[in-house]
Amino acid sequence: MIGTQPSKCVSAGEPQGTLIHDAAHTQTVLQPTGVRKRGVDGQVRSFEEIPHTGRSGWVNLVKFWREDRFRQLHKHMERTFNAVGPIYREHVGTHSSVNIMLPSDIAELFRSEGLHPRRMTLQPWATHRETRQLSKGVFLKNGEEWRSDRLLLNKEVMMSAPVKRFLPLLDEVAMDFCQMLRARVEREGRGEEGKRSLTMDPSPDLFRFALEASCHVIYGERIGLFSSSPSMESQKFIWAVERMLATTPPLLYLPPRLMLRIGAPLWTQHASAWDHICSHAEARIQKGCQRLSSSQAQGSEAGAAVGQYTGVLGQLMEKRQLSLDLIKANITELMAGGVDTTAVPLQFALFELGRNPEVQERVRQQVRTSWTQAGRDPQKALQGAPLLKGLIKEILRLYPVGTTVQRYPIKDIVLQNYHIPAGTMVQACLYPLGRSAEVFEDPLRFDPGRWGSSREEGQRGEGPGGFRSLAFGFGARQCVGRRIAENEMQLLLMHILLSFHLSVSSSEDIKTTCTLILQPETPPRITFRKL
Ligand code: HEM
Repeated sequence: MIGTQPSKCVSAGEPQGTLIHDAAHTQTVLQPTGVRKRGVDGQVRSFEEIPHTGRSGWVNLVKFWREDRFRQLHKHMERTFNAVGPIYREHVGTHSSVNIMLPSDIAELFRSEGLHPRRMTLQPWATHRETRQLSKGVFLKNGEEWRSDRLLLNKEVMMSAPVKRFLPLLDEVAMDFCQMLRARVEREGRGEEGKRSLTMDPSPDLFRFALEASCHVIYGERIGLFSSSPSMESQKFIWAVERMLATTPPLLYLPPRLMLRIGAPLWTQHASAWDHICSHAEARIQKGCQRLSSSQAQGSEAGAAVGQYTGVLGQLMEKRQLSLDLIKANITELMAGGVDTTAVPLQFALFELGRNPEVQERVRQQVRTSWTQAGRDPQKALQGAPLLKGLIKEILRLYPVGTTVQRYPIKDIVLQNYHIPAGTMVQACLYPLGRSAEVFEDPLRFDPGRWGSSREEGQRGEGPGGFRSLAFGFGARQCVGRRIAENEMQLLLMHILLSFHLSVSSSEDIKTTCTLILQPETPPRITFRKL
């Protein structure tokens, strides 16, 4: 009989598998990864027996700091799963979690999710009034009160009726972006007129695109970021979101006392970034409210403006179901969450299309046919081009913007035959999940078509194809900007594929880094050739 006492501490550099002490042969054997560990007599094992990466959170924190693991968290997780199997515990500073990566375990976790508290990055003692308001309005809320507010918000951003109304706004921005890019390629590119090509880093333009698109949907207003002199305020907003994201991960691991001592500069940068985001949103919201009341006054006089889409802010203001403070808090959060999250996957998408010309051509053929048949109706065009949807899923499988989805189960559960007490923080680790050969066939192949098959469809289902595409999270707390993001990215890629051939000079993998969101270490350069 094999004694099944796993070694307690593992390090990610160890060979593949879990070290198991073989009692009968008094030797240590390597158990292959992914094998379910059974307790003695098939009993559920205790929480303490879950493999872990070191008992002392402080020693781990120092290691993380020294080895810059915060930035390589996704790779660290992948290495650790490869070394120890599909579940492990990690304790870093004040942060403890159980990490999992298999769809069956993730399904079990979501089955027992409650209305869990969100981890706060923003403290109520932040400097500005607006920032404190946001904190109270969104971050500190939980339970039924949060849920009923969220359901009202869902009605404006997640349901098919509002999506139908804001889709043309996103389409307009995507088309303008391509027009601007065509003019730039014509002006700065090489080659004969009409067929010019330009090699460039598109990331600054993609960030501007994401902000322009968000503003159009949220405030119902264009802010002119594709003009020759875009506003400096908007650029500062983009930098503030970047700074807020980059300063978040280390702060999540420090206790408040230590944060005030060694993390003070970080905290100051973090809070001032939030202050900037909040005051930017506050100014926009005020402007939006003024515009709305003047257009309502004109509309009621002239009988116009009735039925005109006024953006998410306008809809929330008109319905008056949320208080003004809550509207402000939610709008600010939508603004903060809506830029990098779409601009970054778009960079990865252009790169993958550039280094996979056959995939690019396949998607383009489908998009062309659909665009023509849809008579340029953007919604019909997207419906007729399922490969675009697959393309987004495929990008987020390989490069998940948020590398984990976190939950605190409300009742005790069993994962990989280990007991997990209610209230434990459990993280579904999306980067190792998306690249696992146990979960995806040929996982490193970029293949948007894989999502059309029945096996990969039905991510909600609990059958063999379920819980594989989780980049937007799951359930009541899933990403509220999901429909905006999916449509915004699909529309931009559709128009780019209709206008340009894409290529890259090297097909080597992009090096990635984690600053709360997963992004390229260096933004890839793309060659755009006019079609
Ligand atoms: C590819 C793009 C995006 C990805 C992958 C993404 C991913 C996520 C994930 C994983 C969560 C947590 C979900 C959970 O715990 O189940 C989340 C929450 C959130 N996202 Fe996104 N997101 C994206 C785009 C956006 C956009 C465009 C916006 C705003 C317009 C946005 C706003 C938010 C907000 C406000 C939350 C918090 C929701 C809540 O707790 O009620 N996201 N997002």
